[in-house]
Parts: sequence; C-alpha cells; structure tokens
Amino acid sequence: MGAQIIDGKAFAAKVRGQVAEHVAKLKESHGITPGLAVVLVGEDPASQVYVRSKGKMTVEVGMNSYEHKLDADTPEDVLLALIDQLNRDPAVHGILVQLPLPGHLNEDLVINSIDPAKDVDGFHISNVGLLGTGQKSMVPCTPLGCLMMLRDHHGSLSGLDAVVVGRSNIVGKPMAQLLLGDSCTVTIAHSRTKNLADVVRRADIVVAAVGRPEMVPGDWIKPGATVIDVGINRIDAPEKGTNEDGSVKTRLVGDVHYESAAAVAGAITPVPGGVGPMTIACLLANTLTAAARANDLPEPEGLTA
Ligand SMILES: Nc1nc(=O)c2c([nH]1)NC[C@@H]1CN(c3ccc(C(=O)N[C@@H](CCC(=O)O)C(=O)O)cc3)C=[N+]21
Repeated sequence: MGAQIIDGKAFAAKVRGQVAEHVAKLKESHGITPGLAVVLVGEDPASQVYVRSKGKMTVEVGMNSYEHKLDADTPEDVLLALIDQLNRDPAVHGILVQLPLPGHLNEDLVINSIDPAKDVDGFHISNVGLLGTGQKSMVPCTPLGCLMMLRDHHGSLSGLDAVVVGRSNIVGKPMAQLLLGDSCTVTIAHSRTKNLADVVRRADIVVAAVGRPEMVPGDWIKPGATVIDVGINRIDAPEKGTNEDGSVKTRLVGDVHYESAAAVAGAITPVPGGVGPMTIACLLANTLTAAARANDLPEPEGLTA
C-alpha cells in the first residue's frame, strides 16, 4: 500500500470551517445570513438521510436551512411554483432540488427553472455554458470538491494528463471542464472507450465517475498517479453476515478497486470518506459564494473554482 490516502472527510471539515468563518463575517459586517433551500420530492430513504445531513451541516456553518419535502406524486406545476417562490425569496441564496426526481417530472425543465444565480448545484444550462466558456458560474459540487483535493495535493495541475472515466452531466463533463481550466490535458473516457485500460494507464490523474463498483483495477493505474474515486456503490458483503431480517449485510465501495489501486497509486481517495464529504462542503461553499455575489461582495477566496 504505497499511496498517500487523501482524507476527504478531514479536508471537508476544514472547508466547512472556512465557510463558517466567512458566514460569521457576513453576518457581523453586513447583516446577511446565507440561506440554502433543499427540495426533496418523494421518500427515497437514502435521499432522506442525505438531505438531513445537508441540513445539519448547513446550520452548523451558521446558515439558514429551508427544507421542502413534497409527496412523490407532486404535479410538476406545483414543484415549479415552489421553485418560483424560492427564486423570489431574498432570504434564499441557494436552491438544490434533490435528484433523481420521480419519473413523471421533467428533470431538465425543473433544473432550468431555478434562478442560475441560486443554482448551487451548477446544473442549469446557463451555468454549464458559463463553465464551458471559462466565465464566472456556479460550479457543480462534486467536481469542485475533486478539484480542491487535486490542487491541494499537486499545487499546480498544469500540463498533467488527466483521464475522467464517466461522461455524466453532474460529474464527468464538468470535471473535465475544470481540469481543462487548470491546464491539464484531458481525456473523457467511458464504458465504451476502446482500450480503456491503456487510456487510463496514461493518466497522471484518474477521476473515476462511472457508477460501476470497483470497475477500475490497480493494474490500470500508472505508478504514482493520483486517483480520485467518485463512485459510491453499495454492494453485498456476505463476509459481514446477515441483518436481523435475514438480508445480507452491505458495504460501500467506489468505482476503483481500492486495495489494488492503492498499491500502485501515489495518492488515492477512499470510499467512504473521500469525495462524498467534499460534495456537501462544496454545496455550502457555493451557497456562501451565491450570497456574496447577490450582495455584490467579494467572493470567498479558495472556495470557488
Ligand atoms: N441535486 C443534487 N445534488 C447532489 O449533490 C446530489 C443529489 N442531487 N442527489 C444525490 C447525490 C448523492 N450525493 C452525495 C453527497 C455526499 C455523500 C457523502 O457524504 N457520502 C459519505 C457517506 C456515505 C455513506 O456512509 O452512506 C462518504 O462518501 O463518505 C454521498 C452522496 C449528492 N447528490
């Protein structure tokens, strides 16, 4: 196990501490308390846990948290009316609509109805376009968290070969844009890429975001490379025994086979405790940034792309 473990949990705690300091200053000198509204449609248990933890951390950094829980069968016009109300509410600086939405709702339509200035997920087409053209935007939380960890580890990323495995709108594509912005040579690969192993082997930086458990083995990793594992997959772990109801216990794994990759990589993020906590920290950072911009105040340093 040669690799340095990049402790996302500790890094995220540090970022939240910085956010909290900025929030305290905003309150003291300008009387502004940043506010984050989270909208959850339906009762997916994993989403509920996640939304609760976001709400708790939002309050911990001194921000206001507004949670809106809607029934799974909420009509689209009702959801759009809520978003319109949040768009107009000056106490709300950030709006996050938890994805995925139930099937009867048009995700693109819903996301694009959020005021881009309050779109702390960075999923609105305006923010996607601004990021792609190198203009000031709201940057998606997971890729921003990955970028912060990479900058912290490498200092400069300029000239490094980066391979992003995964082409999703929420991680792969914006991650590639951010790496390009930091002057990496960027390849976006995916499950259909020819000779994927050879493509990954060229990389100084590997970002795995395909959503397939342990798909990237250690022998795809160039010795000394930095591996950022975005995947959070729950798999059966019969070695842990069974639950009271007789079902088999589970464990979380990433998109990278951790043991074998850690043996060759220079640095690697674990799952859990890597990218996940940084995602929430960056959501809070984005809410702070949105509140600063809304009041024509300087952006918090080190917390934006
Ligand atoms: N509009 C929207 N924005 C999102 O950012 C968004 C979303 N919808 N829908 C759901 C996914 C999922 N997501 C996670 C964030 C943090 C952890 C996290 O902190 N995980 C911990 C704990 C994992 C565990 O123990 O279950 C870890 O990796 O260490 C996980 C998952 C954000 N999402």
